[in-house]
Amino acid sequence: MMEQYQAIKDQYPDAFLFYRLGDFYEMFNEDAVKGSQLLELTLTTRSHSAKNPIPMCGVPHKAAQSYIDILVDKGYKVAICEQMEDPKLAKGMVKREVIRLVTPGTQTDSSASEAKENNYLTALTFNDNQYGFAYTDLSTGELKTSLLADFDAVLNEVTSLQTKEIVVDDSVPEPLLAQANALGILVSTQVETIEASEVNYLTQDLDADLSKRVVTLLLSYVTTTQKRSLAHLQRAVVYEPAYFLKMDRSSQRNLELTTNIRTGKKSGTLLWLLDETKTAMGGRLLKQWLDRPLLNKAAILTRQNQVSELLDHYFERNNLQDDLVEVYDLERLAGRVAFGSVNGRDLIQLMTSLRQIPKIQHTLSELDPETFKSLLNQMDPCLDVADAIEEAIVSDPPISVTDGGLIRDGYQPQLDQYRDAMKNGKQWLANLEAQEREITGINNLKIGFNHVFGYYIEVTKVNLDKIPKDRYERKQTLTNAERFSTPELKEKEALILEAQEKSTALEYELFTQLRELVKTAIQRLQKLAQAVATLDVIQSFAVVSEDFHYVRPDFTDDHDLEIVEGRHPVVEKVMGRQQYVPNDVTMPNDTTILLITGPNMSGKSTYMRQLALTVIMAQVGCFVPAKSAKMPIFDQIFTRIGAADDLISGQSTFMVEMQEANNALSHATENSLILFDEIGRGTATYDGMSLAQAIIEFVHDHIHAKTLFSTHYHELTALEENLAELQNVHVGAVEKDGDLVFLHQIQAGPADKSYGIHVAKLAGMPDKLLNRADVILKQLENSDDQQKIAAEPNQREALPVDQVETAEVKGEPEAAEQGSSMPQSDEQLSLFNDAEVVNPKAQRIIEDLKTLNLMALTPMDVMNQVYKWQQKMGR
Ligand SMILES: Nc1ncnc2c1ncn2[C@@H]1O[C@H](COP(=O)(O)OP(=O)(O)OP(=O)(O)O)[C@@H](O)[C@H]1O
Repeated sequence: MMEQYQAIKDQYPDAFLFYRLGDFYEMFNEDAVKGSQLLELTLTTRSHSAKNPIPMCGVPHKAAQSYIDILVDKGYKVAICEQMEDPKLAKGMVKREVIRLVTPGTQTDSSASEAKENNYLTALTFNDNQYGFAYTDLSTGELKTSLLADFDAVLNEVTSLQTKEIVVDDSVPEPLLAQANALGILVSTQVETIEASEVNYLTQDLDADLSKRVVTLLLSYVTTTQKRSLAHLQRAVVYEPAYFLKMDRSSQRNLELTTNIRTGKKSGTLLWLLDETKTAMGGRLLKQWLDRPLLNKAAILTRQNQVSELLDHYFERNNLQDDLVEVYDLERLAGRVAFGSVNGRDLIQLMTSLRQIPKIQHTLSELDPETFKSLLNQMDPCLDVADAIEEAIVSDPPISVTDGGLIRDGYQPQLDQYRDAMKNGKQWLANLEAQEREITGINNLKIGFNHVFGYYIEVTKVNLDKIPKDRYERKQTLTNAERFSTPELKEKEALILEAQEKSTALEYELFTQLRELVKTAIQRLQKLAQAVATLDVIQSFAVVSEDFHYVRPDFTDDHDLEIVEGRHPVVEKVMGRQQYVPNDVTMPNDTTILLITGPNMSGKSTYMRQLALTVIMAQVGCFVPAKSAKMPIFDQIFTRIGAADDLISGQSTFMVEMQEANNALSHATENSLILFDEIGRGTATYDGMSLAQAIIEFVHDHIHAKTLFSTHYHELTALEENLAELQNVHVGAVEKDGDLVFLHQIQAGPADKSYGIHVAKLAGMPDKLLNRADVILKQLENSDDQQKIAAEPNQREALPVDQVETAEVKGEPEAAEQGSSMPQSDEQLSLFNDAEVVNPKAQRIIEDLKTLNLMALTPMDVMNQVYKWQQKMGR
């Protein structure tokens, strides 16, 4: 047996092998050692007496699913190896085979809590200059593919799909695999590609070779691991990320669209706010929409019209909601039909769901016919399928499909005959029992049945002397009773058991015929599911828009943006409408940048996020939290908000900040939205301020993307004088009796003070410390000789973008001089030379610097020296 085990295990070296032995799945060797730890099972051994006993542990086959789920959720694969023949009939070793490899990306038996989430398996190939990318959800049959230009685009797709597993061939560059691993994604390699008619069918709409290659790779992996029908997979559809509003990985994360940064959960996200869907399909579609807001105005308007219609028709909306609640997960039910894992209860759910469709159609037809025309056209209620199920299956079928009791009486004559035979047989047995009691005079004589001995007559020991010994044959002895049969009973038993066996076998056959019939309707069911899911999301938007008083936004064809009394939808929901202070965002055509100043905690970040979420809500077709709103359709959103360290990539906070800013500066267009929250604060003040100013100027002069830039560098507010498209705004706060009161209100012009010490006070810092900080602040303010780095137009002559980049990369001094208004090296020196400004500590550092013998130092020595200086300066 261990030889057989090893031969199978060798084929699945990277998976836990669940090896079926009777009623258990056993694991051996390293699998057992590791599996027992991960699953908290007792580790035992096989052949204890041998020199090297084999480690072993096991799980009951009936409870296996939960153990498999634990391992797969932890990112492992599980190969399920079954006995392929009846051990009683097998000659020699029982034949065993792996019937399925369960992996994180192919897991389809999800729990109810995951019903509103897709589980995507992705695949990737590379052909020198672009990536072929594909993904599928095996439980719903969705199959999509795209060609992606670069590494970042792949990472964006992978993160937005939240895939747990990516299938690659050997063309994919190593660094990408390492990144995927670092993100906790399982990388599976598939070498062999399958030639099959199913694969040809699913890839027939694809033109590009690379698309065909990647979808074939994905399907090959699915076929080799799943070993079951893939009839429900939909023909591969090409999608273009460029058709959707683009947000990079960090923006999606920072804006908490679907995942809460702190908890990793849905609660507190935009998805959580907008999700009033009634079906699992709707829930999944809503998440997909939030990941991919639209760019096409007509498509957005179609959704808006539908939301508006449902918003205006309360009763019809209520009816639709009642009907949608009764619609089960059609997509996943179709998947189970294809896999052959569907049972009677699933079919009844399918039938019940289909019965709702005519009602939904009726309600929709009472609304504006044009608005819902396309959805109505997609809604085929599949009445033939519903009728077939209703005719065949009892209304409350058992879970098992092999034990009978699921087909209706009257559905099939032969089955009725068997059932009659069973029923008559039972009556006959009841008569026999009465007759034998009478003959023997034993009142508690009874007729019973068990699987081993069949039907028997049971007589208690005290009555044994009364039995007719010539007719009664002993079958079994119990402590208090004996069990007998009679020739007559034996004959009838054969007939009854035969009828029973034949009836369950026939029921199963009828069930599989029905399943095959439903299978032919899978594509119709999937199309219907799409329409139902869309309707569900639309009604969800209508509900939320009504509950929170949202307004329908208008889209401008130029760059005019005006939001009146806008709110942050999630913060407003959490704190209540009364508490939230609404704010306008006014950025007409000639305003590119809003420079936002104001104390800490006043609401700068909230204001910026508020605009981004409003844009996203508008472009998914929902109404928005404002009194009125008009805005252009944005092509991309870039954010640099908060200090989210990218520990995985091993970068420092400041490095990540610069990379994200650079990403925005290199990809944004005049149709993009940029949110920069306190750029530059992660480094020394002058460096940070210089960078911040240079970035603002760059956006202003070269990119023209609508930009919100918050800062604590008050010096930057002077930029308004020279940058025509920049406006200062600030978040108001007032001092009252020495305390700071936040107004959370955006007002025109720059903030007058920073109030950092007040905020420290609010945080509960000791009075002594605060007083000292106040003294230092006063000293600094008095000696205020700070540089005002106003951006003189002559200093920041516009440079073509490519030249600016070259200058940055090469660090050429002449180019830098032309392209930036940052303080030049001479200016910096003059700072140090001016003895009145330099404090004594700084003076000592300058002396150190002058005397330092660089040639005698290692880079590490230099680091240490710089560190010491920083300490001296009190950093
Ligand atoms: N418009 C508003 N109405 C009511 N409360 C608000 C509003 N805006 C922000 N707040 C509250 O103020 C808190 C602080 O807001 P936010 O984080 O946006 O401040 P900030 O100015 O960006 O602070 P920092 O400069 O320290 O990053 C929020 O958590 C929220 O509770």
